Amino acid sequence: MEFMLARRGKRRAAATVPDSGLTGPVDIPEAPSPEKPKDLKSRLARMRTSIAGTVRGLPKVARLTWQASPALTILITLITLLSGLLPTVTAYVAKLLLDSVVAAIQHQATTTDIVRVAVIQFGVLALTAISSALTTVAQTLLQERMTLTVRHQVMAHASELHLAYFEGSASYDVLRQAAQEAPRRPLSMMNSALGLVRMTITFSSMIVLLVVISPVLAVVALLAPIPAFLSQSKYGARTFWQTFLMSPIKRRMDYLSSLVTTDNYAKETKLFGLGPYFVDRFRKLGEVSYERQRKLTVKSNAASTTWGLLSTLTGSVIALYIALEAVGGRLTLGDLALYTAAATAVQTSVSGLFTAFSGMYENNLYLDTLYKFLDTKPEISAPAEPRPFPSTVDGHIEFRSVTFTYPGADEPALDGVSFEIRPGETVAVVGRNGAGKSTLFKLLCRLYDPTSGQILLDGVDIREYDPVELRRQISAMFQDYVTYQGTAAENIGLGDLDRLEDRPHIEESARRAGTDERIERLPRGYDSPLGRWFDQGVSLSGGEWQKIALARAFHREAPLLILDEPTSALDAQAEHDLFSRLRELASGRTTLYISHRFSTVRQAERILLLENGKVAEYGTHEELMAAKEGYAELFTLQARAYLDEVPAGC
Ligand SMILES: Nc1ncnc2c1ncn2[C@@H]1O[C@H](COP(=O)(O)OP(=O)(O)OP(=O)(O)O)[C@@H](O)[C@H]1O
Repeated sequence: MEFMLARRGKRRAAATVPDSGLTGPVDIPEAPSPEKPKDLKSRLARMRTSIAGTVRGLPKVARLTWQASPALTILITLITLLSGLLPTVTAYVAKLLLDSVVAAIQHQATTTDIVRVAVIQFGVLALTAISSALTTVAQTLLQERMTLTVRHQVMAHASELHLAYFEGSASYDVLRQAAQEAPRRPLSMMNSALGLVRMTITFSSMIVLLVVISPVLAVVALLAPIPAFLSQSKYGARTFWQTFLMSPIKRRMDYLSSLVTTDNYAKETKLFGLGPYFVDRFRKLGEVSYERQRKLTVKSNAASTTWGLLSTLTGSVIALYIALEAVGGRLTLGDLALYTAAATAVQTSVSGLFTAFSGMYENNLYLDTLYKFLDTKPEISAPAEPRPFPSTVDGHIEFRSVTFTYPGADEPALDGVSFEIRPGETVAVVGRNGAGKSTLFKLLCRLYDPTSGQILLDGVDIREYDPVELRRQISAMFQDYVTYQGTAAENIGLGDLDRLEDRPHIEESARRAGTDERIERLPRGYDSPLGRWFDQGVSLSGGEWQKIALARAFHREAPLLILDEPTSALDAQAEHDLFSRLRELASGRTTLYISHRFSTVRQAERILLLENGKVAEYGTHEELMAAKEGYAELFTLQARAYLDEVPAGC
């Protein structure tokens, strides 16, 4: 892995393709070779390191396979052991058959002897066929179970992880890889490992057989495949790095492809005439990657075939030697057949051993990502003894010198923020883009913890509560709300799992959000599927979706109501209606909302103005207007823009 990281660093330095791939040269760095060990000693040393790393990965994979299905794991292990021996037994029985035929011709054996060997041969062949069928069945079933197990583990773990993990690009990459690549890797690793065991058994038993015939032959058979093995190992590693280096390019190609084939992007790509440009970029990247792949494939195959021919030549010379020995009567015809079969088997198993090992090595790299992901501890979790919530939560919120810097960011998004919201009060949060408004909400929901300072709910630091319980006390709608591909009722019901199918409450929530009439007009009312995933799914407008998301927030009757730009997509009438209802909706709850429209902001009991992550002003509309500072300026700016349009006399 260290080796890999070193390479990664190099790749970053060498990469000439800009991260997005949308512009810039289309070039792929060469597969690295300067660190390639030149001599046999260092080659072996590197092999030892990779073998050790790979072998260390095995117990975890075995555990995963066992978790997926103990019965199938036992079955596949037994079959592997058996099928490792079968080629040797088959070759030996073929020798016996040939020897008994020759003996019968020379009148030293009877037809019965031949029939006996033929029956044994049938048994061995039948066993081979059965074990191969059983392997297929066990592998297919195990693959299914394994995929389910790993996907389940990844999903369960992802649902526990803190938001920062999803918002950081490096960690998100790990998550994507764990979710997409990992499910098929453990079985692949297990198969490679079992393949390794099978090949080793075949290989060793064949060597034992050969030693019995002639120890010299055994040594030669052992040495003959080495040139091919070395050449394969050289190109195998190079192929891995090539694939590794090309993966970012492949990702960029996928991205370019999605830009032209995904509905969400279609409007804009058409409007800006970007389609042909993206297609052309895709083609260029594709050509470079194909060319690189072609060179490597041709080179590696040419080399391994050349070295392979050397092994074949050695094999043939020895076969000739055995044939002459057989003619001289020093070896039997069966020995000749056995040697030929054994030499081929040894050769196949040596290259099989390599393939299995390089498969394990590669799979292990992917699995490392899976384990890394599964080993990540959620940064925000319940304390050992979480403080229970009282039966009624008042909703008294206090920020005490809260400073927060996003992981990896240079500047704090919130800087020494202090303010207090009385129970049941409605507060509007305003400020320019990037002032820290949404961040404030994320901290209140404990999606992040402050870098310093404290957030208190009813006088208690929110870190003392179980975060899951804390979030139960909050109804929230974020700017980037989710549009669930489900029915209208499900879209709303998901706001409170305890009331997922409570139709009267869902309808009431829809009414509160002002979307009840629209839903009733849908072809199947609340049971109408929304979104494009469904054949008959209804495509809603942006504002209509926003009202559904609002209804989902209202569905949860929590003491805190948090709305991040709840009316950004609503028409003027809908916005007015919502805010006229907000008093009713907010009654008995502490409510915070972010808005850029000052007509709605002034309706709040108090207004919090954030500037560059700091509280600039906090007070009632009247107080802030009287102060004639930031808020008053922004308000007047917006009001003037409207008033200028108002005809005189109105
Ligand atoms: N996940 C994140 N990682 C790093 N920085 C972030 C992240 N989210 C926001 N920021 C940064 O934190 C600052 C505050 O962002 P925030 O989303 O809170 O602003 P906002 O006031 O809600 O803006 P807007 O009005 O545009 O929604 C911004 O400078 C932004 O770039």
